Amino acid sequence: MAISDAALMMAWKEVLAMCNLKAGEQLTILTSDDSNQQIAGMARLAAADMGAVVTNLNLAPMNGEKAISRDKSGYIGKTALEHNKAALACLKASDFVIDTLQLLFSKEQEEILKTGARMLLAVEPPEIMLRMLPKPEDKARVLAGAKKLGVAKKMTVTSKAGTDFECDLGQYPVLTQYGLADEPGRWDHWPSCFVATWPTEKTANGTIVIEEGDILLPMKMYARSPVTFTVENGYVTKIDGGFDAEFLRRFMDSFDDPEAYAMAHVGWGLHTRAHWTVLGLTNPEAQLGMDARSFAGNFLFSTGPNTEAGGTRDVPCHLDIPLRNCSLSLDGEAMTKDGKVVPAEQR
Ligand SMILES: O=c1ccc(O)c[nH]1
Repeated sequence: MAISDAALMMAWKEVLAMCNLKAGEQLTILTSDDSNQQIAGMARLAAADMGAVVTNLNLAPMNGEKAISRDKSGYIGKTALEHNKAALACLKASDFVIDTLQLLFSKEQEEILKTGARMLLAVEPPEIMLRMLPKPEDKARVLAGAKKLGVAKKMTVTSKAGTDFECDLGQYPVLTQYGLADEPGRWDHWPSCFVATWPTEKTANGTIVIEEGDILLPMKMYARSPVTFTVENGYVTKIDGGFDAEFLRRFMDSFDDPEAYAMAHVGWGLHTRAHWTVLGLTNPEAQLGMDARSFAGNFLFSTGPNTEAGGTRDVPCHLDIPLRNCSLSLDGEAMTKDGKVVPAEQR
């Protein structure tokens, strides 16, 4: 269902206030030709109404001829900023960047954040953004999970379907996503609510079984048959199964880059207003799939880049695969059990 301009403008004011936007701050709205103009337009009105000094920066789309998926996550990390010093300078001079283009996993994003700029990605449809408007309790849930993840030495994930995966932790920082860029240098994505980190290099090992109904991103498909990932020393070495397995293999192979098979962020979903079913109820091409990445209790694993964690792996192939019915533990303490979040008081 559509969202009115007024509702979206008010939501932007609420979110920017939670991001501590102050009058006089320099706020840049980054767009490309395929940005959602309602999101960008209502952000501009909201920020201006809050007294921010607003700049609209529009960059030409790119990678259209390189990507085989139209999804923004289908080919990541290479942006028009690579050769655009003026635009990069504008973003680095900003206190706050609203990104409707998707700089995620680009080295330029890390450069901009290092200046202390806050950056909020906003590429989901407005109705999904409003249903998952960030709330303080989302942030509290994510930070509680991050506190555990930040000191854990080992993550283990199992499932009745046969997942038996583990990795050491500690080399990379914790990724917290609760939909607000509320601290200097912080990036976030409205909407999202999950916690993750990257396995210490070469320590991810085991088997990950994708069951029928688990979600394959950026394909935006529900798996229709089991797929088994074999992970050895931090890399996916085998992908076995039927059609879905072949589809994943062929997509990854099309990038012709062995780094595409590296394990990337691993963690679990914490959003109580995200739904596993949304991908089947809405136009897959019109969303990034943040319900899938964020629904409470998922085990979200990914492959490919680690630039967001300060690494140098910038391969444009990035899978995000949220699984249901998994049990994720940190140093033996259960965070999820059979796809349900274990409440802190029951740990
Ligand atoms: O918000 C996002 C989206 C994709 C991803 O891989 C991480 N966070």
